[in-house]
Amino acid sequence: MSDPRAVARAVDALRRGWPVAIRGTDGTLRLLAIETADAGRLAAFDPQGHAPVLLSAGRAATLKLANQREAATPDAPVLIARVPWLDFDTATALADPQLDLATPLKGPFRATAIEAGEAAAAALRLARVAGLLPAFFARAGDDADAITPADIDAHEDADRLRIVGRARLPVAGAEDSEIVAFRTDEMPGEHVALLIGQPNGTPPLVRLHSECLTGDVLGSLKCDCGPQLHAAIRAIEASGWGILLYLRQEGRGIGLINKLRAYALQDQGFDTVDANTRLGFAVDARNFAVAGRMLALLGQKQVRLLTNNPDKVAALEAAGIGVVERVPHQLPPNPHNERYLATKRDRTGHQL
Ligand SMILES: Nc1nc2c(ncn2[C@@H]2O[C@H](COP(=O)(O)OP(=O)(O)OP(=O)(O)O)[C@@H](O)[C@H]2O)c(=O)[nH]1
Ligand SMILES: [Zn+2]
Repeated sequence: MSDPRAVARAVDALRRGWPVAIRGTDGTLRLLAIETADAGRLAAFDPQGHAPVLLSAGRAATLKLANQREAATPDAPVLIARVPWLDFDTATALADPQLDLATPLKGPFRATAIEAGEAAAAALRLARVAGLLPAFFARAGDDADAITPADIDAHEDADRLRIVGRARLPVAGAEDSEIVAFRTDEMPGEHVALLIGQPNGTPPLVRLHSECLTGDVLGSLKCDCGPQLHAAIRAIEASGWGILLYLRQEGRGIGLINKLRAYALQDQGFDTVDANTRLGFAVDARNFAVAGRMLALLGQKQVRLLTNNPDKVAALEAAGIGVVERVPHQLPPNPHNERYLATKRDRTGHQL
């Protein structure tokens, strides 16, 4: 039996700098997140100083760590052998790309075989769920409170979403609207749908909007999210009826803090894709099955989708929602987001 509540507890522990344990079928790892640890916590966790460092392949490749094998994906696990000069501060420099230019690394470091591969991969996933850097001290050893990869699957399972509240919500540009909120028992935030206009027998015009605090609320010019959000509401209203899904998948699923870390890397000259990889994340960590579940709960099996992103079309189809038409959703660039839009076009397959 999987237990998604145990994952909520593990996320909380990691955020507070407490160790967690993950049990896969090939072994159990006890883990201390580097971001929330300090030298004292590390000494308590690993008195002998033997615990290797678990990183993602994207991060290890960025650091050009010796004998780093080509991994299939940037978010695959890589274990770095513990050597005497790999102390807490050095581990922090391995974990955090913001220090890349400031700290010359004191290697050599060596990647080593991972025995508990399932637990290692699950740990990196858990770091993303917790909004932390994907980097840990990792020790073998069992623990009665270990969570399992299946617990994380259950925690992330879109089918657990349900409707928990709804009300009329006139908004600027679409006065005949209703807001519907969705959550699971464990998730800290809630996803929201704005139902605009009244069903008229045709598939609704739908927009999947991923949370962007900087763009949606603060009016950031680095991306196109704010204008896309408001233009989507206007387009849906003009089409007669439709649904805006506001998905709490900030930073394409890596969370606000990690997105700001990516922004700091962009200030150093890296584009959106390379910034995510240097941090050790997949280029896009969103789970669009969430959108499929929300549409199903709203009784919609077929949609017209407002997007330039073919992955959104494919993901909705995979979730059992028919996309009868893709409607482009392109807005004029500004001098600050030209590169962001060019990266979407040239590197992430957007049809701009
Ligand atoms: N990691 C990361 N996320 C970003 C960055 N810039 C914007 N985002 C996030 O990207 C998401 C916005 O993407 P969307 O507009 O939903 O979708 P899209 O994949 O660009 O596709 P469209 O439907 O064509 O707009 C939001 O969650 C933003 O927070 C960035 O530089 N790095
Ligand atoms: Zn944005």
